[in-house]
Amino acid sequence: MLRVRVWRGLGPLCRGGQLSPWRRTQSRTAAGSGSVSTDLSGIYPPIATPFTPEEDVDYGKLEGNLRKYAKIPFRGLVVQGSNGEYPYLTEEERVEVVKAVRRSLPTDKLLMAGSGCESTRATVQLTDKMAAAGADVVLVVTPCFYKGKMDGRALTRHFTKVADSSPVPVVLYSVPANTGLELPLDAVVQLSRHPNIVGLKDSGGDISRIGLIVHKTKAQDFQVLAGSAGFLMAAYSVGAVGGVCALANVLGRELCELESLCVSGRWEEARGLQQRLIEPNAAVTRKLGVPALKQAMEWFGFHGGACRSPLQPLTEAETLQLRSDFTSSGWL
Ligand SMILES: O=C(O)C(=O)C[C@H](O)C(=O)O
Repeated sequence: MLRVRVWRGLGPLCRGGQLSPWRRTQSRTAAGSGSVSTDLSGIYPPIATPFTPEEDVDYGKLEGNLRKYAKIPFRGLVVQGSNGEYPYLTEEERVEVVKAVRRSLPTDKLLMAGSGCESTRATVQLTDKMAAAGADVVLVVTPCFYKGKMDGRALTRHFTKVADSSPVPVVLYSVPANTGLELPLDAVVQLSRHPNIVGLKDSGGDISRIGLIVHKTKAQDFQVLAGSAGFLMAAYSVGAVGGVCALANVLGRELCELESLCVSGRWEEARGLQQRLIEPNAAVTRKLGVPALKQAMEWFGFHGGACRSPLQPLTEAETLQLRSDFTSSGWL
């Protein structure tokens, strides 16, 4: 049965009066179980934010990275994901960076902008601004400062309110390593029924949870993205449609190759490539974090540079560790 849901929220227009993409694009989910209004399938780098030595956003360097990413077959870009250092940017900077990316990004590439804030009210407001700045979709992280109170009820209300008013489709973002909480499975399933919530980026890496979410939401217009490269192949095997992976800032082509191997069912080749990506991925994410991602970007010809304080550059020992995690899998 072809299911086409049309959201009756704030109206069909976005990005300078064009039809919003969730009404324009119709395609099948990876699991083949139904149609989707916004096709999220593919690989996205959550782009890093380059800074000048004075810690201002370096738009020239950002532009340089975008020119290089344009040559890689990404589905789109995530702007203001965890690796964009969004908690350290002002609201004005967050919107300006999205505008800058939109100016360079071809319209067939999806711009997913992080609009999550701590309060529902601020998230609703920033979501509107992100849509006006050219975001096709917003990525909304779980609020976490009062994490003891962020149960399924609070989070379901938060995301519902944001999705009710958002002019563009919403993707849920669960990243327990950074927030200290996971969006509960029951809440994800309930939220998947909202007509303006089109997917989840799950960075937790629990494959049985990802598989269960795909299974329990398959009747909905809802897609799951792996939130890190270390479990990309496993996530594809249980029905995820793509990945938002920090490592794509460095090894973007290779991650797109892994995507293509998984989608075409070449699992043996996929396994070999996936295995070589696990160690460098761990190094630029949970082991050494954003400073390591930015250092690795420099080695691979992109602009990484320093993080905004209080994030510190890697120590010498950490830099050696990072290098070894790339060389041992043959990437350097
Ligand atoms: O920066 C983000 O946003 C990510 O999703 C990165 C993710 O946490 C990863 O581990 O790749």
